[in-house]
Amino acid sequence: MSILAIQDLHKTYGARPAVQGVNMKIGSGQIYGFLGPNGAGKTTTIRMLLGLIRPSRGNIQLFEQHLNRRALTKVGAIVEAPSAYGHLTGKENLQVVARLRGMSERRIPELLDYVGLKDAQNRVVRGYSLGMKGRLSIAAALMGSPEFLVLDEPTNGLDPNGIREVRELIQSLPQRGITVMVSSHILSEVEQMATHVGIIHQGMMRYEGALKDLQNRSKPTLRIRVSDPEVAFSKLQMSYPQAQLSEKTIELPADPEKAPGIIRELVQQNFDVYSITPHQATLEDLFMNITSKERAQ
Ligand SMILES: Nc1ncnc2c1ncn2[C@@H]1O[C@H](COP(=O)(O)OP(=O)(O)OP(=O)(O)O)[C@@H](O)[C@H]1O
Repeated sequence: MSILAIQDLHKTYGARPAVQGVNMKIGSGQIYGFLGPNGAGKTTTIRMLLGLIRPSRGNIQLFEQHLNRRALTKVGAIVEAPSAYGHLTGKENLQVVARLRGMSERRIPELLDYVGLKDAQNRVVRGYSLGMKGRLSIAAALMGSPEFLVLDEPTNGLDPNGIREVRELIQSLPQRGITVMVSSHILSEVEQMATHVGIIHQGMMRYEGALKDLQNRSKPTLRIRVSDPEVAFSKLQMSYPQAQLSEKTIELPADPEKAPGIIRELVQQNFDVYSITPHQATLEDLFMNITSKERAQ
């Protein structure tokens, strides 16, 4: 089932385009990492799909229906930085949320248990760690039993422990039948939990698909350091036209198993081989490639 489908979404603030023709598809059971550098248009897109701001143009379907109030009752979200009343306990904070939203308090004990705050429920939130506060805000977002949870930068400002706690919690959500969309400007945070990713850059979607497919795009290379690299490079280019030379290091698109043959060939031609190292572009490299233009500006 399609949880979210967006076509040709635009948002312009004055003359300034913030989102320019975004398409997006999120299927049931996915953890969808919505990635892009600061200012790329993530929050604007999220606010539109939650009905908080009106698109300038485009189409949003939630649960296979045009965006409407009823469909939105099945969506939970954390959009602004998670906030809670520091002088109230964790449990009291959830009670406030339930009352404000006109919801039953019945699920509070179960939710506190689920996010691992059962033992801390009667402690004031001021004394919570950042990870505990993050988990509490997820419990608040889960109060209405959503089928789709949208989290805008949920790990922003958390320490590594807090990030891990929130990540583990997010990873467990699909087992409860909850599809998740989680935005971040830090790829490595999403990489460990997402099944699918969408990369937005200057208001446009630059990549969307399974995380695995993106990972498969990164090809293995061999990095070679030899005496006389310019000459060795021109020789290797005959067999490897895509070879590159930078800072005296030759880089060839080749599997690690090719290394012994290449070493043999170079030695036979009287080059000294200082090192040959297999390298696989990381997802970070790909992400950087996609978003580097923006940072250069
Ligand atoms: N209310 C607004 N009025 C004018 N411009 C805005 C408004 N909200 C966002 N923008 C601009 O729209 C662009 C996209 O911002 P947005 O907040 O959606 O990006 P983002 O990817 O969520 O980044 P961040 O991680 O920094 O929040 C930015 O250039 C931003 O300055």
